Amino acid sequence: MTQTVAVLGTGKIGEALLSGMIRAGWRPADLLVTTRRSDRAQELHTRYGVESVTNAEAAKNADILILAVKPQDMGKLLDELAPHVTADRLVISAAAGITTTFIEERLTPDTPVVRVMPNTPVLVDEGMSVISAGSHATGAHLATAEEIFGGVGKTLRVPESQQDAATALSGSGPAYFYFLVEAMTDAGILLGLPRAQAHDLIVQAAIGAAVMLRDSGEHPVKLREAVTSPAGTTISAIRELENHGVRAALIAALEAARDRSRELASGNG
Ligand SMILES: NC(=O)C1=CN([C@@H]2O[C@H](COP(=O)(O)OP(=O)(O)OC[C@H]3O[C@@H](n4cnc5c(N)ncnc54)[C@H](OP(=O)(O)O)[C@@H]3O)[C@@H](O)[C@H]2O)C=CC1
Ligand SMILES: O=C(O)[C@@H]1CCC=N1
Repeated sequence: MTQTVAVLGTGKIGEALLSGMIRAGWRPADLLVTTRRSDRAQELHTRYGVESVTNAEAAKNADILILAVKPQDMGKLLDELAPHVTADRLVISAAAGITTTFIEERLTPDTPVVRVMPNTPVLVDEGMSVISAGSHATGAHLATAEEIFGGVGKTLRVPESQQDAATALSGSGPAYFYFLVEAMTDAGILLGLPRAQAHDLIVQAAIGAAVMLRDSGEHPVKLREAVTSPAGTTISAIRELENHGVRAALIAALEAARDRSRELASGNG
């Protein structure tokens, strides 16, 4: 039997997931969305042909509820949902930091909850979604989450204790690469290249490097060594990266993201 899926809080990640589900073959008639603003509901209807409902209606009518509001809005959303969510629903949360316990405590006892940390490349079917079971979620519930998120990229099961780390690496991960591209494009400007050309050169270097990392099976150190000629250009750049502590900065940055995810666990931000 076809299941109905509702995306509650259809902002950036909710819409990315919605669009991916439609590309993966879900029928708009089997999807519901909730929004806070009517103009947003209209926009989503025009783009995807999906019906917008209230959070309470979504809880009553959908088999699977995907919660995609900000962590700070999660407590309020769960208060709205609680009277209507029965334990035969599957609740999937995509919110950073929010634990399955936080959600379970606010819903009908025994409601299955799965925590998922996707990332925005779900928009191009290259997402990574890290999945953990709450205390009432079975293998079948995890498989359902994998079916939904696997349609728009890869999935990985981890114990929930690793979700804050996974959020730092994978959920936030694309942003670090965009930041690097932005900074390296600025370097191209400094070196006298037109911005558009600098952008294209760096983006293609990023794509080439990413495909080699994924497909060659080689360790990144090996791949970097192959670029680094004796007394050449690359080693001059690497020395500067090491002198400026870029490796340590990245480690500290991801640790800060992990810590922020832990802070968000209270739902108060
Ligand atoms: N962006 C990302 O890369 C990722 C985000 N996430 C998680 O996804 C969640 C959403 O993040 P993101 O998409 O970036 O944020 P957005 O602000 O773009 O999306 C949240 C949406 O929820 C809506 N909303 C808030 N409260 C309610 C409510 N009670 N009922 C219905 N809709 C509501 C907001 O409406 P309004 O527009 O009116 O504010 C907004 O459109 C967060 O918990 C984040 O941790 C997870 C992985 C990656
Ligand atoms: O920045 C954030 O909090 C969200 C969660 C992971 C990516 N974006």
